[in-house]
Amino acid sequence: MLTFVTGNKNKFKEVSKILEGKIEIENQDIDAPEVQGSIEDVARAKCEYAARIVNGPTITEDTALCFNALNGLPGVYIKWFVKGIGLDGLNKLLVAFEDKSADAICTFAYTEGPNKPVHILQGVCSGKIVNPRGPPTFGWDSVFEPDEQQSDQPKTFAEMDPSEKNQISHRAKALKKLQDFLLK
Ligand SMILES: O=P(O)(O)OP(=O)(O)OP(=O)(O)OC[C@H]1O[C@@H](n2cnc3c(O)ncnc32)[C@H](O)[C@@H]1O
Ligand SMILES: [Mg+2]
Repeated sequence: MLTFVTGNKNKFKEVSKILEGKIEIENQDIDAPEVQGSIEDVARAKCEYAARIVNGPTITEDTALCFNALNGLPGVYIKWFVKGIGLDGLNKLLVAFEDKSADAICTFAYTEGPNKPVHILQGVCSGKIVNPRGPPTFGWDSVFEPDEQQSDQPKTFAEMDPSEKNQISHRAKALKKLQDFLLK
């Protein structure tokens, strides 16, 4: 069994839905410490920590939201920005800039167990930061409008059906790579 260590129920729900049982996973809610550093540094340290507790095959996931006008910030620190200044605050951060574009980056880290190599698989969804639209169910979904759209009327992630988001999201793209890696 593969253990997905995350404290975020929305993440686990999306991952389970996208995998459609092709890879069986169980959730363990461990609040793994997140170090400072590059996306890869954060992902690797979190997975190594989680694997020591799970003591078996483990995946962890990190989501970064990188504003191009701010050279990639808030990046992996997006959780603390949302906590501190809210979704409205994310918009205000960009007021001084014409460029509202952002990349949502999902990084999975996989290891067979403690002291085994950690593999990093990443997916990116480009879009822009907009005023909140749609239900505030999951993180910053209501302020992120992906570039890839299924109709002329652009939607934020929050306005999309789960299946629509799961076709184009950063998480779906990263999971595709993780699946290819694990199934080969
Ligand atoms: O236990 P972990 O897996 O770390 O769960 P977390 O909620 O702490 O997640 P992160 O450390 O990766 O921080 C990412 C932040 O971005 C939010 N987030 C992650 N994926 C998202 C998505 O697809 N849409 C909107 N918000 C998302 C999430 O709620 C966090 O506030
Ligand atoms: Mg976290």
